[in-house]
Amino acid sequence: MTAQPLPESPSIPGVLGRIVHERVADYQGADPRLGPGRTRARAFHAALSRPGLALIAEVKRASPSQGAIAPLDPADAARAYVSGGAAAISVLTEPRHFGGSPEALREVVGSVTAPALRKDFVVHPAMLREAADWGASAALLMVSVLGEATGEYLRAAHHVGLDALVEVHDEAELEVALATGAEIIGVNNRDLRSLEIDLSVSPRLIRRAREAGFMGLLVAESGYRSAADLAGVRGLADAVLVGSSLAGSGDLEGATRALLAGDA
Ligand SMILES: O=P(O)(O)OC[C@@H](O)[C@@H](O)c1c[nH]c2ccccc12
Repeated sequence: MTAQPLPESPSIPGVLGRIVHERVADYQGADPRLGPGRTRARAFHAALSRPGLALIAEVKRASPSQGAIAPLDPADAARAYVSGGAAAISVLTEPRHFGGSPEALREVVGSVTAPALRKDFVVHPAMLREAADWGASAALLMVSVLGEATGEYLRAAHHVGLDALVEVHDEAELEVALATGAEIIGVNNRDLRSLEIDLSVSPRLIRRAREAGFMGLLVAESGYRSAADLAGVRGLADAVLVGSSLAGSGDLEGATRALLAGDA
Protein backbone atom coordinates (compact mmCIF):
# COMPACT_ATOMS: atom_id res chain seq x y z
CA MET A 1 0.00 0.00 0.00
CA THR A 2 1.05 3.61 -0.48
CA ALA A 3 -0.31 7.13 -0.74
CA GLN A 4 0.16 9.49 -3.66
CA PRO A 5 2.76 12.26 -3.26
CA LEU A 6 1.08 15.69 -3.37
CA PRO A 7 1.29 17.42 -6.77
CA GLU A 8 3.97 20.09 -7.40
CA SER A 9 1.93 23.30 -7.02
CA PRO A 10 -0.70 23.01 -4.35
CA SER A 11 -2.84 26.15 -4.29
CA ILE A 12 -2.45 26.99 -0.62
CA PRO A 13 -2.05 30.70 0.22
CA GLY A 14 0.30 32.44 2.67
CA VAL A 15 3.14 31.08 4.80
CA LEU A 16 1.62 27.60 4.78
CA GLY A 17 1.66 27.52 0.99
CA ARG A 18 5.33 28.50 0.84
CA ILE A 19 6.39 25.83 3.32
CA VAL A 20 4.31 23.15 1.61
CA HIS A 21 5.80 24.10 -1.74
CA GLU A 22 9.32 23.70 -0.29
CA ARG A 23 8.50 20.33 1.28
CA VAL A 24 6.99 19.03 -1.98
CA ALA A 25 10.27 20.01 -3.71
CA ASP A 26 12.37 18.42 -0.93
CA TYR A 27 10.66 15.06 -1.40
CA GLN A 28 10.32 15.11 -5.17
CA GLY A 29 11.58 11.76 -6.46
CA ALA A 30 11.67 10.14 -3.00
CA ASP A 31 10.67 6.46 -2.86
CA PRO A 32 6.93 6.42 -2.08
CA ARG A 33 6.92 2.77 -1.00
CA LEU A 34 5.96 2.20 2.62
CA GLY A 35 7.44 -1.26 2.93
CA PRO A 36 5.87 -4.12 4.88
CA GLY A 37 3.16 -3.30 7.40
CA ARG A 38 4.34 -2.63 10.94
CA THR A 39 2.45 -3.24 14.17
CA ARG A 40 0.91 -0.15 15.68
CA ALA A 41 1.84 0.10 19.38
CA ARG A 42 -0.55 3.05 19.83
CA ALA A 43 1.72 4.53 22.52
CA PHE A 44 0.87 8.11 21.49
CA HIS A 45 -2.85 7.32 21.63
CA ALA A 46 -2.43 5.72 25.07
CA ALA A 47 -0.45 8.69 26.43
CA LEU A 48 -3.24 11.09 25.42
CA SER A 49 -5.90 8.85 26.95
CA ARG A 50 -4.67 9.37 30.50
CA PRO A 51 -7.14 11.02 32.91
CA GLY A 52 -7.17 14.82 33.02
CA LEU A 53 -5.69 17.03 30.34
CA ALA A 54 -2.60 15.36 28.84
CA LEU A 55 0.21 17.65 27.69
CA ILE A 56 2.06 17.22 24.42
CA ALA A 57 5.10 19.48 24.85
CA GLU A 58 6.86 20.62 21.72
CA VAL A 59 10.57 20.87 20.90
CA LYS A 60 10.38 24.05 18.83
CA ARG A 61 13.53 26.11 18.25
CA ALA A 62 12.03 28.68 15.88
CA SER A 63 8.79 29.54 14.10
CA PRO A 64 7.61 31.76 11.24
CA SER A 65 5.64 33.94 13.68
CA GLN A 66 8.43 34.43 16.25
CA GLY A 67 11.72 33.71 14.51
CA ALA A 68 14.29 32.15 16.87
CA ILE A 69 12.67 30.89 20.11
CA ALA A 70 15.54 29.10 21.93
CA PRO A 71 18.55 26.98 20.91
CA LEU A 72 17.13 23.90 22.65
CA ASP A 73 19.05 20.65 22.94
CA PRO A 74 16.27 18.23 21.92
CA ALA A 75 17.21 15.44 24.35
CA ASP A 76 17.58 17.82 27.32
CA ALA A 77 14.34 19.57 26.42
CA ALA A 78 12.41 16.30 26.17
CA ARG A 79 13.75 15.11 29.54
CA ALA A 80 12.77 18.43 31.15
CA TYR A 81 9.28 18.31 29.65
CA VAL A 82 8.73 14.73 30.87
CA SER A 83 10.04 15.59 34.37
CA GLY A 84 7.58 18.49 34.40
CA GLY A 85 4.66 16.19 33.57
CA ALA A 86 4.37 16.03 29.77
CA ALA A 87 2.69 12.85 28.45
CA ALA A 88 4.17 13.04 24.94
CA ILE A 89 6.72 15.09 23.00
CA SER A 90 6.16 16.82 19.66
CA VAL A 91 9.32 17.40 17.63
CA LEU A 92 9.53 19.73 14.66
CA THR A 93 11.52 18.19 11.81
CA GLU A 94 10.93 21.04 9.33
CA PRO A 95 14.36 22.68 8.88
CA ARG A 96 13.88 26.13 7.31
CA HIS A 97 11.18 27.82 9.38
CA PHE A 98 11.06 25.81 12.60
CA GLY A 99 14.74 24.91 13.18
CA GLY A 100 13.83 21.22 13.13
CA SER A 101 15.75 18.17 11.92
CA PRO A 102 15.55 14.38 11.73
CA GLU A 103 18.31 14.25 14.36
CA ALA A 104 16.15 16.21 16.80
CA LEU A 105 13.47 13.54 16.55
CA ARG A 106 15.96 10.69 16.87
CA GLU A 107 17.56 12.33 19.92
CA VAL A 108 14.20 12.76 21.63
CA VAL A 109 13.27 9.15 20.91
CA GLY A 110 16.60 8.07 22.43
CA SER A 111 16.25 10.19 25.56
CA VAL A 112 12.72 9.58 26.91
CA THR A 113 10.20 6.73 26.89
CA ALA A 114 7.31 9.14 26.33
CA PRO A 115 6.01 8.78 22.75
CA ALA A 116 7.15 11.27 20.10
CA LEU A 117 5.16 12.98 17.36
CA ARG A 118 6.85 13.94 14.08
CA LYS A 119 5.72 17.53 13.52
CA ASP A 120 6.19 18.42 9.89
CA PHE A 121 4.28 19.30 6.74
CA VAL A 122 3.65 15.80 5.48
CA VAL A 123 3.25 15.90 1.69
CA HIS A 124 4.82 12.58 0.68
CA PRO A 125 4.43 8.99 1.97
CA ALA A 126 8.22 8.76 2.42
CA MET A 127 7.84 11.21 5.32
CA LEU A 128 5.72 8.66 7.18
CA ARG A 129 8.16 5.82 6.50
CA GLU A 130 10.94 8.06 7.82
CA ALA A 131 8.97 8.99 10.94
CA ALA A 132 8.52 5.30 11.76
CA ASP A 133 12.19 4.55 10.97
CA TRP A 134 13.29 7.36 13.29
CA GLY A 135 11.23 5.94 16.15
CA ALA A 136 8.27 8.31 16.22
CA SER A 137 4.98 6.99 17.62
CA ALA A 138 2.86 9.40 15.61
CA ALA A 139 2.87 11.89 12.75
CA LEU A 140 0.96 15.09 12.13
CA LEU A 141 -1.39 15.09 9.13
CA MET A 142 -2.79 18.50 8.21
CA VAL A 143 -6.15 18.63 6.44
CA SER A 144 -5.22 22.15 5.24
CA VAL A 145 -2.35 20.54 3.31
CA LEU A 146 -3.66 17.10 2.37
CA GLY A 147 -7.33 17.90 1.75
CA GLU A 148 -9.19 14.88 0.38
CA ALA A 149 -5.95 12.85 0.45
CA THR A 150 -6.01 12.93 4.27
CA GLY A 151 -7.73 9.53 4.52
CA GLU A 152 -5.14 7.90 2.27
CA TYR A 153 -2.33 9.37 4.40
CA LEU A 154 -4.08 8.24 7.58
CA ARG A 155 -4.09 4.67 6.29
CA ALA A 156 -0.45 5.02 5.21
CA ALA A 157 0.50 6.22 8.71
CA HIS A 158 -1.28 3.27 10.29
CA HIS A 159 0.40 0.91 7.79
CA VAL A 160 3.87 1.93 9.04
CA GLY A 161 2.73 1.58 12.67
CA LEU A 162 2.13 5.25 13.46
CA ASP A 163 -0.76 6.96 15.17
CA ALA A 164 -1.86 10.11 13.33
CA LEU A 165 -2.78 13.50 14.73
CA VAL A 166 -5.17 14.84 12.09
CA GLU A 167 -5.14 18.64 12.30
CA VAL A 168 -8.02 20.98 11.43
CA HIS A 169 -8.65 24.70 11.79
CA ASP A 170 -12.24 25.22 10.63
CA GLU A 171 -15.59 23.44 10.25
CA ALA A 172 -14.96 22.32 6.67
CA GLU A 173 -11.63 20.73 7.61
CA LEU A 174 -13.27 19.06 10.62
CA GLU A 175 -15.85 17.46 8.31
CA VAL A 176 -13.01 16.02 6.19
CA ALA A 177 -11.19 14.73 9.28
CA LEU A 178 -14.33 13.09 10.68
CA ALA A 179 -15.02 11.36 7.35
CA THR A 180 -11.53 9.76 7.31
CA GLY A 181 -12.17 7.78 10.49
CA ALA A 182 -9.36 9.59 12.32
CA GLU A 183 -8.83 8.44 15.91
CA ILE A 184 -7.10 11.63 17.06
CA ILE A 185 -8.13 15.08 15.84
CA GLY A 186 -6.18 18.24 16.70
CA VAL A 187 -7.72 21.68 16.47
CA ASN A 188 -5.17 24.37 15.70
CA ASN A 189 -5.99 27.78 17.21
CA ARG A 190 -3.43 29.29 14.82
CA ASP A 191 -4.49 30.06 11.27
CA LEU A 192 -1.37 28.91 9.43
CA ARG A 193 -2.19 31.16 6.48
CA SER A 194 -2.17 34.39 8.53
CA LEU A 195 -0.42 33.01 11.67
CA GLU A 196 -3.12 34.60 13.84
CA ILE A 197 -4.16 32.89 17.10
CA ASP A 198 -7.74 32.66 18.34
CA LEU A 199 -8.18 30.54 21.48
CA SER A 200 -11.93 30.23 20.85
CA VAL A 201 -11.33 27.97 17.83
CA SER A 202 -10.48 24.80 19.81
CA PRO A 203 -13.46 24.85 22.21
CA ARG A 204 -15.82 25.57 19.32
CA LEU A 205 -14.60 22.79 17.01
CA ILE A 206 -14.12 20.30 19.85
CA ARG A 207 -17.78 20.79 20.85
CA ARG A 208 -18.79 20.42 17.23
CA ALA A 209 -16.82 17.15 16.87
CA ARG A 210 -18.53 15.72 19.96
CA GLU A 211 -21.95 16.84 18.69
CA ALA A 212 -21.18 14.99 15.46
CA GLY A 213 -20.66 11.84 17.55
CA PHE A 214 -16.85 11.71 17.36
CA MET A 215 -15.65 9.21 20.00
CA GLY A 216 -11.89 9.61 19.49
CA LEU A 217 -9.32 11.87 21.14
CA LEU A 218 -9.36 15.65 20.73
CA VAL A 219 -6.29 17.87 21.06
CA ALA A 220 -6.30 21.66 21.48
CA GLU A 221 -3.27 23.19 19.75
CA SER A 222 -1.32 26.46 19.82
CA GLY A 223 -1.25 29.76 21.68
CA TYR A 224 -1.42 28.51 25.29
CA ARG A 225 0.86 30.46 27.64
CA SER A 226 -0.46 29.79 31.16
CA ALA A 227 -2.55 27.43 33.29
CA ALA A 228 -5.35 30.02 33.11
CA ASP A 229 -5.32 29.85 29.29
CA LEU A 230 -6.12 26.13 29.53
CA ALA A 231 -9.38 26.76 31.41
CA GLY A 232 -11.28 27.04 28.12
CA VAL A 233 -10.42 23.48 27.07
CA ARG A 234 -10.44 21.67 30.43
CA GLY A 235 -13.16 19.06 30.46
CA LEU A 236 -13.43 19.37 26.66
CA ALA A 237 -10.07 18.38 25.18
CA ASP A 238 -8.22 15.16 25.97
CA ALA A 239 -4.87 16.83 25.41
CA VAL A 240 -3.23 20.14 24.68
CA LEU A 241 -0.22 20.81 22.43
CA VAL A 242 2.09 23.58 23.65
CA GLY A 243 5.33 24.75 22.05
CA SER A 244 6.56 28.35 22.08
CA SER A 245 5.64 29.36 25.63
CA LEU A 246 7.45 26.33 27.09
CA ALA A 247 10.39 26.33 24.67
CA GLY A 248 11.10 30.03 25.25
CA SER A 249 10.68 29.93 29.04
CA GLY A 250 14.32 29.36 30.01
CA ASP A 251 13.16 26.75 32.58
CA LEU A 252 11.41 24.01 30.65
CA GLU A 253 10.65 21.74 33.59
CA GLY A 254 9.38 24.58 35.79
CA ALA A 255 7.30 26.09 32.99
CA THR A 256 5.76 22.68 32.23
CA ARG A 257 4.88 22.16 35.89
CA ALA A 258 3.39 25.65 36.16
CA LEU A 259 1.32 25.15 33.01
CA LEU A 260 -0.12 21.91 34.38
CA ALA A 261 -0.78 23.32 37.88
CA GLY A 262 -4.45 22.74 38.65
CA ASP A 263 -4.69 19.62 36.48
CA ALA A 264 -7.53 17.41 37.65
O1 LIG B 1 3.98 27.28 19.81
P1 LIG B 1 2.55 27.10 20.15
O2 LIG B 1 1.71 28.31 19.88
O3 LIG B 1 2.36 26.60 21.53
O4 LIG B 1 1.97 25.98 19.14
C1 LIG B 1 2.43 24.64 19.20
C2 LIG B 1 1.89 23.83 18.00
O5 LIG B 1 0.51 23.75 18.11
C3 LIG B 1 2.31 24.50 16.68
O6 LIG B 1 3.69 24.45 16.63
C4 LIG B 1 1.71 23.84 15.45
C5 LIG B 1 0.45 23.36 15.31
N1 LIG B 1 0.26 22.84 14.08
C6 LIG B 1 1.40 22.96 13.37
C7 LIG B 1 1.70 22.58 12.07
C8 LIG B 1 2.96 22.80 11.61
C9 LIG B 1 3.91 23.46 12.39
C10 LIG B 1 3.63 23.85 13.70
C11 LIG B 1 2.35 23.61 14.20
